[in-house]
Amino acid sequence: MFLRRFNRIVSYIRLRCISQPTIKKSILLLLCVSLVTLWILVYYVSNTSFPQERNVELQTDIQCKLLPHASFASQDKHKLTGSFNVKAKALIFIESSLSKPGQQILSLLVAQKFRYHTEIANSKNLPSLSSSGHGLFSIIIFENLDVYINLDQWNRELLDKYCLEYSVGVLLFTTTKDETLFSEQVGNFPLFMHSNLGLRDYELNPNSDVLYITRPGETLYGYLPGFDWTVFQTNHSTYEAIAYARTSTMEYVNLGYPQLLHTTVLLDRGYLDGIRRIFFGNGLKFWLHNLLFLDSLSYLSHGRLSLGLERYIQIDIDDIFVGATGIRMKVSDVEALIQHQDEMQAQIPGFHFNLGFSGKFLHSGSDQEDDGDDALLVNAHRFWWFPHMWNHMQPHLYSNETALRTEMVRNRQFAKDYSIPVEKFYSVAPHHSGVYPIHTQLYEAWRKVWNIRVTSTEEYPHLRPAIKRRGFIHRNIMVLPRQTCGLFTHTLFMNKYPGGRSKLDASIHGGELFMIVVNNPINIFMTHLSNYGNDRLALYTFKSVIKFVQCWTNLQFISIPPLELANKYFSLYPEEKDPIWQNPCDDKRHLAIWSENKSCDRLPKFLVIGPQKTGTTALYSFLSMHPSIMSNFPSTKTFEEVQFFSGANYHRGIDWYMEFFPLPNNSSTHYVFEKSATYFDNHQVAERAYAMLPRARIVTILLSPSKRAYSWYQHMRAHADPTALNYSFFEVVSALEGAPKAVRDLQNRCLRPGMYAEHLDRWLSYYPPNQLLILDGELLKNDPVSVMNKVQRYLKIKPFYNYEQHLKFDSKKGFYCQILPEGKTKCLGKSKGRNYPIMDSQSQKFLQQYYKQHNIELFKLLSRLGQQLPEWLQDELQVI
Ligand SMILES: Nc1ncnc2c1ncn2[C@@H]1O[C@H](COP(=O)(O)OS(=O)(=O)O)[C@@H](OP(=O)(O)O)[C@H]1O
Repeated sequence: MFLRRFNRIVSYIRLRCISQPTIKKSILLLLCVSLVTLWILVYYVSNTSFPQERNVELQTDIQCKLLPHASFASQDKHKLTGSFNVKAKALIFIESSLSKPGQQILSLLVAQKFRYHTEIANSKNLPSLSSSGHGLFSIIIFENLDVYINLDQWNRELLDKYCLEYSVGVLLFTTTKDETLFSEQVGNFPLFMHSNLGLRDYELNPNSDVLYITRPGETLYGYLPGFDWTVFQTNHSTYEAIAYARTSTMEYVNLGYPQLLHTTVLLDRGYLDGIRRIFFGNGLKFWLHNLLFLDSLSYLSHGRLSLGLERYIQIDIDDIFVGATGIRMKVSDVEALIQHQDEMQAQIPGFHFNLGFSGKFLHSGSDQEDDGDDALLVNAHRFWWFPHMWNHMQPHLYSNETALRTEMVRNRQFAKDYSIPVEKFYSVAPHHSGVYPIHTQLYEAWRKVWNIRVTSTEEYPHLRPAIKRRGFIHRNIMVLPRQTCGLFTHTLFMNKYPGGRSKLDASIHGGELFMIVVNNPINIFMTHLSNYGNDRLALYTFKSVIKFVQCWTNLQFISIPPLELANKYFSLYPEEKDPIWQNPCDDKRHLAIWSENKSCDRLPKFLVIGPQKTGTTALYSFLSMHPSIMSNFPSTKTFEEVQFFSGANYHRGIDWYMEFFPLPNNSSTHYVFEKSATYFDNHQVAERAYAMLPRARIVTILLSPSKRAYSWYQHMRAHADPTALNYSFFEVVSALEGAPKAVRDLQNRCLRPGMYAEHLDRWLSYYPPNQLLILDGELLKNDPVSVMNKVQRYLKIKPFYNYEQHLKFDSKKGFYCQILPEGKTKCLGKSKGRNYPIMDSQSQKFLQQYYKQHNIELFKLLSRLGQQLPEWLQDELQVI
């Protein structure tokens, strides 16, 4: 295109210039040539992708007075004297599952990892508020103040009683219905509100005890978002303003109110009825309200819903030495980095930039950039370092551990050659590959070559939403969630920043990046080498966000080495240690960073979950006879059962689990299944199974719970369990709390699985009812053909297998068995269908009583699901 334009210009010059008298012609020609040269120069400069001139003026414009800390609230004022037994959990009344303000409240709770329960505001009854002397909620939140005010008397009294008894506060948001100005009294409170105002110049009350994270002292000048603000007016001493602003609404300005401060967030100290409340005259769309909301949570819950003020920060600079010529760091960039680090160290004890290197790319830039590489190496001792891969390749692309180790050893040798200090036990995999979904080889190689104990990723459980990221521990490596600061490998210049400087600044000034720091006690930020060359956007970003945090919050930044940081993380969130494996094929990004030789077809399509002693082995063997159905390969330890989701095996990971299933072949008709009878009543299995196999069908078998309990007892006797041998069945099932532990354990294994409704409810809280098949264990014994037909129809398995021709009652065994080609039968082993005396009548009566309520619940559940009631259940209900 450039050439075409150039030719056009030359012909233009020829046409215009050559036909004039000679002198004139020469002058004109000279002029034309100069013009063309200039034009070419301008064209060339503006159209090449050469790096731009650095914007040296990248200074943060955040200013504040930074008043001394002593005058600010301490969390002691949020703590309570006296002991109240209340859970750290919020109860929220939302307008609907789609309401935007409600979603904003919930996402802030999710981001803070606070537990909560939502109720739709128009539900007639309150949920249970307490249980056996325990308060179930430490704060009550209403998305809409009107709902609280208009609660019927009965519910309001119940709620007030709860709040008084457990010293629980109420947080209320106003909502506006139309756009006209209106004023009204708030319920029967000596309080008035004026709604639909525009406001400006926001201030905080420096004397408010509610402020904790939020730092008062500054006025936020300018107009506040929206014209739907509500302000509060009162003369009563129970009320105290937490925040106020001036109005910009003309009607009020004309009334002479512009100089008055109107209360936007108000505390009711409870002097009237003993209940503390905080009223918000707007939702959470204004950034400062996010902080005030968090402080209100902490204040009203007496510090139970509070993350504290410490914020740990680690800034990783990935891709050291990696990067195209023209976008790498030069010597001056390295100097700026060091200077910046020095400044940050003065504010953040222990702070070091954490540099991740791939040695292969040393000196692969321009001469100036190669000097920059050298400057980094000369100053290596000033930074923390961590290894990337030697050649920056994604670990999952290495199919074997040896190849990975070879790469890592090269990088380790590089570190040695250049005296790079690498003893922080931390590493990051390029492009997050291999960390999650797990590439076992990476974990092994990391451990062997580098003794890595900590890594971080943005991918677990998914990239988005970022507020849901969590950590886990696998193979003794602690995986921490990573945050991004909004800079990527391609964000090099401020004037090319997507959305412009205002976008980046908005993220810093109370927006996304600021809230990341507020929401996460531990922040690991990902940046890249290229963010420190060019316009040094990373230096600008961190300097600005740190300053902004200091101006508006009492948060304190701290830096500790990665291993200590990881230990800190899991001491804060011990419940995250256990990973939750998900199907990598359910997330495009996960699939892209999962090893090529893995396949989601190597996972079961249905699970037989038990419970134990209901005929699960018979079902397993009948299913395995079907030409289109295939079970897992046997385990050397637990035989036909893999028992992956229910025990320690889960920590071996998805690769380990997949090894139990055949590689997919051409016959896609194969229905691969897994049977582990321990799954049914284990409280973790439904969640884990659903996370990995959300589309799987779940098959369960139910049998009279009393018979099941007795069968288990006989099973334990047959296995010479001393407790089962020394105690009668009745002694075991009727054992009281003080009985020996072994008896109580056996009692538990006999009785708990039979609480069918409770366990099924848990499964149904994950899987939809149409994915659950409930089979009758008595029918499986007496008429297995009908049961197997039901299973085939339910799973839509083809070809339809005629079990009539393949199963036969074996009178010697007393059960149905498989017919072999030569006509003989193959029955299950001795341990299935044992001979033992019938249950004594005392135990029978005891268990009838014991399971009475559980069976009623099962009846209700099956009726709700539209399922046929098994005969044994009808019998047991009749006895009741
Ligand atoms: N066809 C056939 N053959 C043998 N046994 C059969 C069959 N169908 C159902 N049953 C009943 O299955 C009971 C054992 O249940 P499980 O296989 O689930 O037991 S286990 O949890 O795997 O140990 C077993 O319990 P016990 O009678 O107590 O041994 C049997 O009653």
